[in-house]
Amino acid sequence: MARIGDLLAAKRTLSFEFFPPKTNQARLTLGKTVGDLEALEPDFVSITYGAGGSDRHRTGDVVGWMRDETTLEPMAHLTCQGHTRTEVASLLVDYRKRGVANILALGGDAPADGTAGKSDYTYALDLLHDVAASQSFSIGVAAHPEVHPRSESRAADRRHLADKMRLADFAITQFFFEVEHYERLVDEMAALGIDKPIVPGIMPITNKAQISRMAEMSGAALPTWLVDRLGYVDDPVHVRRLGIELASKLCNDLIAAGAPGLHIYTLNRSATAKEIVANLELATV
Ligand SMILES: NC(=O)C1=CN([C@@H]2O[C@H](COP(=O)(O)OP(=O)(O)OC[C@H]3O[C@@H](n4cnc5c(N)ncnc54)[C@H](O)[C@@H]3O)[C@@H](O)[C@H]2O)C=CC1
Ligand SMILES: Nc1nc(=O)c2c([nH]1)NC[C@@H]1CN(c3ccc(C(=O)N[C@@H](CCC(=O)O)C(=O)O)cc3)CN21
Repeated sequence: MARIGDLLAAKRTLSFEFFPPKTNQARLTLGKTVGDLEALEPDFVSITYGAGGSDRHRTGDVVGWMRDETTLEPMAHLTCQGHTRTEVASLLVDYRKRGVANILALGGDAPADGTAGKSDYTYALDLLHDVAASQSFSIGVAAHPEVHPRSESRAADRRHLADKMRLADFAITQFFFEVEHYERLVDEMAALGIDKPIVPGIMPITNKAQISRMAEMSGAALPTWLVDRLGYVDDPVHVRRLGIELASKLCNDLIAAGAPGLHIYTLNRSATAKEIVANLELATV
């Protein structure tokens, strides 16, 4: 059982993110993906919770399965939207019993069907207080290089992140496409006295429609040069090849910029993540 805060203190980490599968077919795909990616010996993996506003209750099952049946160190995402403090307390007890050492404490997307449910929490910080009080987990929070879409200003976004990072051990970022966004975020947090690890999250482009949808949801801009380059490719094979080239370059730029780790969003597929890792110019250890 490893705490991610300790791992980050010891080395540059490599990690992958998955979402809980909804169907039997998707479960088989995730099983194969996890088997493939285990061979790369990532330092940890994370499992989303209610991503995009759906399927909130499968995270624990996937995390428990990983704990019991694989060599991977799982981190469970937990969002505060629609949760009571009692529910969170019992979830945390379950995670502790199952040997889960890491939690990503998030605000969360509104449920897709509009049914929010009773919520004792408004912001990730409120949830973070309860997770920290349990004294059982290494805790991560979300950071938004291009500012969270709900933030009233850039300065307020950074202040809220600083408040979270004073309690948490590390942050993982929303995806972005230019290293300068990451460097600026790290500088702005340093100016607020925060020097805990901020691990960049990398979303490889594999599908044009999907990346536009996700960028809109997350506040990440698709830069003009990227839109232009995507404009020249239509064949899905070529889109994927370009996506791997760009994500590999971004990862190498991030390593050069001193990133404490790389967290790759896999969307439950292994081939793209494997190719990117093979393209890294520096060992991640
Ligand atoms: N479901 C999942 O597994 C994952 C979800 N995400 C998404 O990323 C985002 C994560 O949000 P977080 O940064 O954790 O949420 P947060 O609650 O920290 O912040 C959400 C927004 O509220 C603002 N805010 C925070 N505290 C405030 C306060 N006291 N007063 C006024 N405004 C305040 C922030 O600046 C930000 O704009 C969500 O959209 C989430 O769904 C990201 C990674 C994984
Ligand atoms: N606002 C926001 N919410 C998130 O949940 C989130 C972010 N941003 N940014 C970083 C990652 C990306 N995440 C994602 C992104 C997409 C899917 C997704 O599309 N899931 C679908 C299946 C898609 C597919 O099969 O291609 C699902 O069924 O859950 C899941 C998690 C989770 N994270």
